Amino acid sequence: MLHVSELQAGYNETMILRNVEFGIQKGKIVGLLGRNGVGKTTLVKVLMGLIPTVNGQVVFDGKSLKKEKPEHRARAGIAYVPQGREIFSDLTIKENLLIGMEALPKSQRSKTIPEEIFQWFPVLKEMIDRRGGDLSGGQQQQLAIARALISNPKLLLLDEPMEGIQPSIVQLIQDVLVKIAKEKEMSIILVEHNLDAVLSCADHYYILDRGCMVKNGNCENVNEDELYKHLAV
Ligand SMILES: Nc1ncnc2c1ncn2[C@@H]1O[C@H](COP(=O)(O)OP(=O)(O)OP(=O)(O)O)[C@@H](O)[C@H]1O
Repeated sequence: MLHVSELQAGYNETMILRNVEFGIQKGKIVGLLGRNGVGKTTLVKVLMGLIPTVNGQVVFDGKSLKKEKPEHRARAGIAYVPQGREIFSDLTIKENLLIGMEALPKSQRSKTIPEEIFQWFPVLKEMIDRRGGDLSGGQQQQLAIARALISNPKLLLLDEPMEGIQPSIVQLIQDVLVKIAKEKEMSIILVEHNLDAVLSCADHYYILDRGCMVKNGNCENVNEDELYKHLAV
C-alpha cells in the first residue's frame, strides 16, 4: 500500500536520505529502527509531505504522492503523530480529539467522539474535560495517538511513541496498535530506538543507517545480535 524507492531528501543542500527503499503492506506494523540522527524522523516527515522529495518515488495506494501537500496526504488517509506528541495544552481532551476530525472531509466530521476511541484508551473518557497540559506523559501520548485515529487513517506514522512512557502504558499502546492494525487493516509505521519494542509488536523491521536502508526482515525468528550491530552506538 506504500512503496518508496530510490528516495533522496534532506534539508537545503544536505541530503539525509540518499537512496531509501522501503514499503509497508495493508494491515501490517513496520518498525523503523536506527541510531540517533540517521534520518528516521526525516523519512516519516517526507512521507507526510512536511519535507520535499528531491528524487525517487513515494507511491501510496497506487498513486504518486511526490507533489501532494500534507493536507492532501491527510485526506488520502495518512496520519502522523510527531515525536513529542504536540497536543494542545490549553484545550481539553475532547477539544484535542475534535481537531483530529479536520483531516476528514466536512461531510464526514462529527461533534461526537467515536466510542471505539474510548474502548482503546479508556482514560481519555474518564478525563474528557481535563486540559491536555494537565495530563501525564503517557496520557498525552494516548491522546496524541487517539487524535490521529479519529480520522480512521489507512496509514499511521508514529515517531517514537513509547519514549519516556511508563512500561504499563507502553504495553497498552502496543496492544492497541496490534489490535487496530488487525481489526481495521490499518498500516502502521513505528519509529523506534528500542529493538525489543519493535519485536514485540511489529510484523517487519527496517534499519536505516547513513541515509540508506541497511537491513530489513520479518520480526519472527530474527538474529537479535546481528541487528544490535547496526543499532549499537
Ligand atoms: N531542520 C533541520 N535542518 C537541518 N538538519 C536537520 C534538521 N532536522 C534534522 N536535521 C539533521 O538530519 C539528520 C537526521 O535527523 P533525524 O531527526 O531525521 O534523525 P533520527 O534518526 O530521527 O534521529 P533521532 O533518533 O535522534 O530522533 C541529523 O543529522 C539532523 O541533525
